[in-house]
Amino acid sequence: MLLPELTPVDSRERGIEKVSEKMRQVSRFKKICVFCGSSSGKKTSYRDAAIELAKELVSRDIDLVYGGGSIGLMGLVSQAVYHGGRHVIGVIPKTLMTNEITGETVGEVVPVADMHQRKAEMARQSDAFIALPGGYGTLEELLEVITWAQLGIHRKPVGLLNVDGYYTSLLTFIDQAVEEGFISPSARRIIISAPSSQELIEKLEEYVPYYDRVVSGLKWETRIIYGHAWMPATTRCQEPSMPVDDAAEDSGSSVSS
Ligand SMILES: C/C(=C\CNc1ncnc2c1ncn2[C@@H]1O[C@H](COP(=O)(O)O)[C@@H](O)[C@H]1O)CO
Repeated sequence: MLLPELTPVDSRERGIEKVSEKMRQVSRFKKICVFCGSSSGKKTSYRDAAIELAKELVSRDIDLVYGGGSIGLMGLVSQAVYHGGRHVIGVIPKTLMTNEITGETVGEVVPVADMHQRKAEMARQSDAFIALPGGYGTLEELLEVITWAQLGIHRKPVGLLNVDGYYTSLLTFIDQAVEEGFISPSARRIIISAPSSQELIEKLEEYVPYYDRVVSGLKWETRIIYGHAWMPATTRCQEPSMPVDDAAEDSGSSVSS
């Protein structure tokens, strides 16, 4: 479903006008990456949660990194952050950069070559990750950053916004995987979840990075091999490889990596 872009008037009606100084809160995060559905889901609570998360980011002066486009929850959260006055960075594979597929993108667009580079670039740009409800794409992005945290590739917090219990069955499954010995209890702690965006971001602010003595220190190589030559992973960056761990410095973040 294509969603119309929100005008500033729409934004005011939805209560996402610029946040007054009084409401502002200081955050340790400068940019948060939001993974979410390219659809809006059936319940209005999913759309409400996307707007609520956007308001929470704006009130804490946090910029948004996301998958680009204006469809589904992706469109809602990006337009609400943008019209709330914060910077929005949409990372889009060139093949998806048409209005027919992703709709109009607000803010800055970072084109990348493919889906793999998109994930690496979104991770590199961000200080933390939050997943709203979504489908395969959202789950894949979420599980990838969890796996990278487990491997010590990054130490950024990963949050699951469990709107209306949408992710309860996934969390139950993960707990079962712990019981069955496939996920360690300490790696289980990588996933932070909460039913509201305010509670979730408060938990993310307090997150102590997962640390596994065995694998910690592994670096994420963002370059990929084309033929015999090493090429930078993103089409935007010309500099040599940039591990995800270095993203905190790159984004000016205070998050240790
Ligand atoms: C194929 C469809 C829509 C394509 N449009 C998309 N444009 C941009 N990004 C997309 C698109 N579809 C998926 N994504 C990425 O995956 C995540 C959402 O996927 P989900 O399966 O809807 O959860 C999102 O974060 C994007 O990075 C028609 O569906």
